[in-house]
Amino acid sequence: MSLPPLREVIARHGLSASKALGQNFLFDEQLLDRIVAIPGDLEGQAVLEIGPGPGGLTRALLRAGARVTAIERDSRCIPALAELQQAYPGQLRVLEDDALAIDHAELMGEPFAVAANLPYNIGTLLFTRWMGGETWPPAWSSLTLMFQQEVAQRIVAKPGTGAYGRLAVLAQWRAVPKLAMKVHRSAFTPPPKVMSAIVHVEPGEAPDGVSARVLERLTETAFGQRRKMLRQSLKGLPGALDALEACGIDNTRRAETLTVEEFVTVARAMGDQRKT
Ligand SMILES: C[S@@+](CC[C@H](N)C(=O)[O-])C[C@H]1O[C@@H](n2cnc3c(N)ncnc32)[C@H](O)[C@@H]1O
Repeated sequence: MSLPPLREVIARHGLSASKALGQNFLFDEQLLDRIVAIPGDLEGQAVLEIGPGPGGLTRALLRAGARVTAIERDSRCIPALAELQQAYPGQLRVLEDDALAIDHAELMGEPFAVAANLPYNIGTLLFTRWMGGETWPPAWSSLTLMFQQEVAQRIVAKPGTGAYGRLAVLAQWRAVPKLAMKVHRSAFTPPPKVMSAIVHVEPGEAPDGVSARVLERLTETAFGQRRKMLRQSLKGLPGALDALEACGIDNTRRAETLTVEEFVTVARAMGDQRKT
Protein backbone atom coordinates (compact mmCIF):
# COMPACT_ATOMS: atom_id res chain seq x y z
CA MET A 1 0.00 0.00 0.00
CA SER A 2 1.63 3.27 -1.00
CA LEU A 3 0.72 6.22 1.20
CA PRO A 4 2.11 9.74 0.93
CA PRO A 5 5.06 10.50 3.23
CA LEU A 6 3.95 11.65 6.70
CA ARG A 7 5.70 15.02 6.30
CA GLU A 8 3.54 15.68 3.24
CA VAL A 9 0.39 14.73 5.18
CA ILE A 10 1.32 17.17 7.96
CA ALA A 11 1.95 19.97 5.48
CA ARG A 12 -1.23 19.32 3.49
CA HIS A 13 -3.44 19.31 6.60
CA GLY A 14 -1.61 22.18 8.32
CA LEU A 15 -0.74 20.07 11.35
CA SER A 16 1.74 22.29 13.15
CA ALA A 17 2.60 20.55 16.43
CA SER A 18 0.67 21.83 19.44
CA LYS A 19 2.65 21.95 22.69
CA ALA A 20 -0.54 22.04 24.76
CA LEU A 21 -1.61 18.68 23.28
CA GLY A 22 1.84 17.15 23.85
CA GLN A 23 2.40 16.70 20.12
CA ASN A 24 5.77 15.23 19.11
CA PHE A 25 5.33 13.29 15.90
CA LEU A 26 7.22 10.26 14.60
CA PHE A 27 7.87 10.11 10.85
CA ASP A 28 10.42 7.31 10.49
CA GLU A 29 8.35 4.41 9.16
CA GLN A 30 11.08 1.83 9.86
CA LEU A 31 11.20 2.91 13.49
CA LEU A 32 7.39 2.78 13.63
CA ASP A 33 7.41 -0.77 12.23
CA ARG A 34 9.94 -1.79 14.91
CA ILE A 35 7.71 -0.32 17.63
CA VAL A 36 4.69 -2.18 16.32
CA ALA A 37 6.66 -5.45 16.33
CA ILE A 38 7.21 -5.21 20.12
CA PRO A 39 3.82 -6.69 21.14
CA GLY A 40 4.25 -9.59 18.68
CA ASP A 41 1.96 -10.63 15.84
CA LEU A 42 -0.96 -8.19 15.60
CA GLU A 43 -2.65 -9.72 12.53
CA GLY A 44 -6.41 -9.55 13.16
CA GLN A 45 -5.90 -8.24 16.73
CA ALA A 46 -7.94 -5.43 18.26
CA VAL A 47 -5.63 -2.54 19.14
CA LEU A 48 -6.43 0.68 20.97
CA GLU A 49 -4.25 3.62 20.03
CA ILE A 50 -4.32 6.83 22.05
CA GLY A 51 -3.33 10.02 20.23
CA PRO A 52 -2.73 8.89 16.63
CA GLY A 53 -2.04 12.48 15.51
CA PRO A 54 -1.27 12.42 11.76
CA GLY A 55 -1.23 8.61 11.92
CA GLY A 56 2.40 7.43 11.80
CA LEU A 57 2.02 4.69 14.41
CA THR A 58 -1.50 4.00 13.09
CA ARG A 59 -0.12 3.22 9.63
CA ALA A 60 2.37 0.78 11.09
CA LEU A 61 -0.38 -0.92 13.11
CA LEU A 62 -2.57 -1.20 10.01
CA ARG A 63 0.37 -2.59 7.99
CA ALA A 64 0.76 -5.24 10.68
CA GLY A 65 -2.88 -6.25 10.11
CA ALA A 66 -4.30 -4.89 13.38
CA ARG A 67 -7.90 -3.75 13.74
CA VAL A 68 -7.31 -0.29 15.20
CA THR A 69 -9.50 1.95 17.33
CA ALA A 70 -7.82 5.35 17.64
CA ILE A 71 -8.84 8.16 20.01
CA GLU A 72 -7.59 11.61 19.00
CA ARG A 73 -8.51 14.88 20.65
CA ASP A 74 -7.20 17.21 17.95
CA SER A 75 -9.89 17.75 15.30
CA ARG A 76 -7.21 18.94 12.81
CA CYS A 77 -5.90 15.34 12.61
CA ILE A 78 -9.23 13.71 11.71
CA PRO A 79 -9.08 14.34 7.91
CA ALA A 80 -5.56 12.84 7.78
CA LEU A 81 -6.82 9.77 9.64
CA ALA A 82 -9.82 9.52 7.28
CA GLU A 83 -7.32 8.96 4.45
CA LEU A 84 -5.97 5.96 6.32
CA GLN A 85 -9.51 4.64 6.77
CA GLN A 86 -9.89 4.74 3.00
CA ALA A 87 -6.57 3.02 2.42
CA TYR A 88 -7.41 0.23 4.92
CA PRO A 89 -11.20 -0.24 4.61
CA GLY A 90 -12.87 -1.67 7.72
CA GLN A 91 -9.62 -1.78 9.67
CA LEU A 92 -9.63 1.63 11.40
CA ARG A 93 -12.17 3.27 13.70
CA VAL A 94 -11.43 6.87 14.70
CA LEU A 95 -12.97 8.70 17.66
CA GLU A 96 -12.49 12.42 18.09
CA ASP A 97 -12.49 12.54 21.88
CA ASP A 98 -10.52 12.84 25.10
CA ALA A 99 -8.98 9.45 25.95
CA LEU A 100 -9.27 10.29 29.65
CA ALA A 101 -13.04 10.64 29.40
CA ILE A 102 -13.66 7.20 27.88
CA ASP A 103 -14.08 3.74 29.40
CA HIS A 104 -11.62 1.82 27.20
CA ALA A 105 -12.87 -1.68 28.04
CA GLU A 106 -16.45 -0.71 27.20
CA LEU A 107 -15.37 1.01 23.98
CA MET A 108 -13.40 -2.03 22.79
CA GLY A 109 -15.86 -4.73 23.92
CA GLU A 110 -13.26 -7.49 23.42
CA PRO A 111 -9.68 -8.14 24.64
CA PHE A 112 -7.31 -5.59 23.13
CA ALA A 113 -3.69 -4.53 22.99
CA VAL A 114 -2.79 -0.89 23.63
CA ALA A 115 -0.15 0.89 21.55
CA ALA A 116 0.56 4.58 21.90
CA ASN A 117 3.08 7.34 21.55
CA LEU A 118 1.45 9.03 24.51
CA PRO A 119 1.05 12.71 25.06
CA TYR A 120 3.46 13.21 27.97
CA ASN A 121 1.05 15.32 29.95
CA ILE A 122 -1.44 12.46 30.33
CA GLY A 123 0.84 9.41 29.96
CA THR A 124 1.33 8.61 33.64
CA LEU A 125 -2.33 9.19 34.43
CA LEU A 126 -3.48 6.79 31.71
CA PHE A 127 -0.88 4.24 32.78
CA THR A 128 -1.98 4.32 36.44
CA ARG A 129 -5.58 3.81 35.33
CA TRP A 130 -4.69 0.81 33.15
CA MET A 131 -2.63 -0.73 35.95
CA GLY A 132 -5.09 0.03 38.77
CA GLY A 133 -8.47 -1.29 39.90
CA GLU A 134 -9.51 -4.48 41.64
CA THR A 135 -10.35 -6.43 38.47
CA TRP A 136 -7.50 -8.58 37.18
CA PRO A 137 -6.59 -9.75 34.58
CA PRO A 138 -7.46 -6.43 32.91
CA ALA A 139 -9.38 -6.00 29.65
CA TRP A 140 -6.09 -5.26 27.83
CA SER A 141 -3.69 -8.04 26.84
CA SER A 142 -0.60 -5.83 26.57
CA LEU A 143 0.51 -2.20 26.74
CA THR A 144 3.22 -0.85 24.42
CA LEU A 145 3.75 2.75 25.41
CA MET A 146 6.18 5.58 24.74
CA PHE A 147 7.18 7.55 27.83
CA GLN A 148 9.82 10.06 28.77
CA GLN A 149 12.82 7.87 29.57
CA GLU A 150 12.80 8.96 33.19
CA VAL A 151 9.19 7.76 33.61
CA ALA A 152 9.98 4.47 31.81
CA GLN A 153 12.85 3.92 34.27
CA ARG A 154 10.53 4.52 37.22
CA ILE A 155 8.13 1.88 35.88
CA VAL A 156 10.80 -0.86 35.65
CA ALA A 157 12.88 0.30 38.66
CA LYS A 158 14.26 -2.15 41.22
CA PRO A 159 14.32 -1.60 45.01
CA GLY A 160 17.19 0.42 46.46
CA THR A 161 17.34 2.81 43.49
CA GLY A 162 16.25 6.44 43.35
CA ALA A 163 13.78 5.63 40.57
CA TYR A 164 11.97 2.98 42.67
CA GLY A 165 8.63 4.14 44.04
CA ARG A 166 4.85 3.95 43.71
CA LEU A 167 4.92 3.59 39.95
CA ALA A 168 7.30 0.58 40.11
CA VAL A 169 5.18 -1.25 42.69
CA LEU A 170 1.97 -0.48 40.80
CA ALA A 171 3.51 -1.74 37.54
CA GLN A 172 5.21 -4.83 38.95
CA TRP A 173 2.99 -6.41 41.61
CA ARG A 174 0.75 -8.25 39.13
CA ALA A 175 2.29 -7.43 35.75
CA VAL A 176 5.65 -7.65 34.01
CA PRO A 177 6.92 -4.36 32.56
CA LYS A 178 9.99 -4.32 30.31
CA LEU A 179 11.98 -1.47 28.85
CA ALA A 180 11.64 -2.50 25.21
CA MET A 181 13.40 0.28 23.29
CA LYS A 182 15.08 3.63 23.86
CA VAL A 183 14.11 6.33 21.40
CA HIS A 184 16.36 9.31 20.77
CA ARG A 185 14.76 12.74 21.02
CA SER A 186 15.85 13.49 17.45
CA ALA A 187 13.40 10.85 16.17
CA PHE A 188 10.51 13.22 16.96
CA THR A 189 9.27 16.35 15.21
CA PRO A 190 9.63 18.65 17.04
CA PRO A 191 12.23 16.95 19.28
CA PRO A 192 11.18 16.97 22.96
CA LYS A 193 13.69 18.19 25.57
CA VAL A 194 14.29 14.69 26.97
CA MET A 195 14.94 11.16 25.72
CA SER A 196 12.08 8.67 25.38
CA ALA A 197 11.67 4.94 25.88
CA ILE A 198 9.06 2.33 25.12
CA VAL A 199 7.72 0.17 27.91
CA HIS A 200 5.96 -3.10 27.15
CA VAL A 201 3.72 -4.56 29.84
CA GLU A 202 1.95 -7.89 30.01
CA PRO A 203 -0.43 -8.83 32.81
CA GLY A 204 0.83 -11.42 35.29
CA GLU A 205 -0.82 -13.38 38.06
CA ALA A 206 -2.42 -11.27 40.80
CA PRO A 207 -1.30 -12.38 44.28
CA ASP A 208 -4.17 -13.80 46.36
CA GLY A 209 -5.97 -11.75 48.97
CA VAL A 210 -4.53 -8.33 48.18
CA SER A 211 -6.67 -5.28 47.54
CA ALA A 212 -5.25 -2.94 44.87
CA ARG A 213 -6.69 0.00 46.78
CA VAL A 214 -4.97 -0.97 50.04
CA LEU A 215 -1.65 -1.51 48.23
CA GLU A 216 -1.96 1.86 46.49
CA ARG A 217 -2.66 3.66 49.80
CA LEU A 218 0.28 1.86 51.41
CA THR A 219 2.79 2.77 48.69
CA GLU A 220 1.44 6.31 48.39
CA THR A 221 1.92 6.83 52.14
CA ALA A 222 5.28 5.05 52.39
CA PHE A 223 6.84 6.83 49.41
CA GLY A 224 5.19 10.15 50.34
CA GLN A 225 8.03 10.44 52.87
CA ARG A 226 10.55 8.14 51.23
CA ARG A 227 13.58 9.35 53.25
CA LYS A 228 11.87 8.58 56.57
CA MET A 229 11.81 5.26 58.39
CA LEU A 230 8.59 3.31 57.87
CA ARG A 231 7.64 3.66 61.55
CA GLN A 232 7.44 7.41 60.87
CA SER A 233 6.07 7.51 57.31
CA LEU A 234 3.34 4.90 57.94
CA LYS A 235 2.30 6.14 61.36
CA GLY A 236 -0.85 7.84 60.04
CA LEU A 237 -2.09 4.87 58.00
CA PRO A 238 -4.40 2.69 60.12
CA GLY A 239 -3.15 -0.88 60.53
CA ALA A 240 0.10 -0.36 58.62
CA LEU A 241 2.54 -0.55 61.54
CA ASP A 242 0.81 -3.63 62.99
CA ALA A 243 0.94 -5.26 59.56
CA LEU A 244 4.68 -4.52 59.28
CA GLU A 245 5.24 -6.21 62.62
CA ALA A 246 3.05 -9.18 61.72
CA CYS A 247 5.13 -9.66 58.55
CA GLY A 248 8.42 -9.39 60.46
CA ILE A 249 9.53 -6.29 58.56
CA ASP A 250 11.82 -3.98 60.52
CA ASN A 251 10.04 -0.63 60.88
CA THR A 252 13.33 1.30 60.83
CA ARG A 253 13.70 0.47 57.11
CA ARG A 254 12.85 3.04 54.45
CA ALA A 255 10.21 2.55 51.74
CA GLU A 256 12.70 2.20 48.90
CA THR A 257 14.34 -0.85 50.54
CA LEU A 258 11.13 -2.92 50.51
CA THR A 259 10.72 -5.31 47.60
CA VAL A 260 7.47 -5.43 45.62
CA GLU A 261 6.74 -8.79 47.30
CA GLU A 262 7.19 -7.22 50.75
CA PHE A 263 4.73 -4.43 49.92
CA VAL A 264 2.28 -7.07 48.73
CA THR A 265 2.68 -9.05 51.98
CA VAL A 266 2.09 -5.96 54.11
CA ALA A 267 -0.98 -4.93 52.05
CA ARG A 268 -2.37 -8.45 52.44
CA ALA A 269 -1.85 -8.31 56.22
CA MET A 270 -3.57 -4.89 56.33
CA GLY A 271 -6.53 -6.36 54.48
CA ASP A 272 -6.67 -9.26 56.93
CA GLN A 273 -6.73 -6.88 59.90
CA ARG A 274 -9.71 -5.06 58.45
CA LYS A 275 -11.72 -8.25 58.29
CA THR A 276 -11.07 -9.10 61.98
C1 LIG B 1 3.14 12.52 21.17
S1 LIG B 1 1.84 12.82 20.01
C2 LIG B 1 1.90 11.32 19.08
C3 LIG B 1 1.32 11.42 17.69
C4 LIG B 1 1.49 10.17 16.81
N1 LIG B 1 0.92 8.99 17.44
C5 LIG B 1 2.93 9.91 16.45
O1 LIG B 1 3.49 8.98 17.02
O2 LIG B 1 3.48 10.64 15.63
C6 LIG B 1 0.41 12.67 21.06
C7 LIG B 1 -0.97 12.76 20.40
O3 LIG B 1 -1.99 12.64 21.41
C8 LIG B 1 -3.04 13.57 21.18
N2 LIG B 1 -3.71 13.84 22.47
C9 LIG B 1 -3.32 14.70 23.44
N3 LIG B 1 -4.15 14.63 24.49
C10 LIG B 1 -5.09 13.71 24.18
C11 LIG B 1 -6.24 13.19 24.86
N4 LIG B 1 -6.57 13.62 26.09
N5 LIG B 1 -6.98 12.24 24.25
C12 LIG B 1 -6.65 11.79 23.01
N6 LIG B 1 -5.58 12.24 22.31
C13 LIG B 1 -4.82 13.20 22.89
C14 LIG B 1 -2.33 14.76 20.58
O4 LIG B 1 -3.21 15.57 19.86
C15 LIG B 1 -1.27 14.07 19.70
O5 LIG B 1 -1.78 13.80 18.42
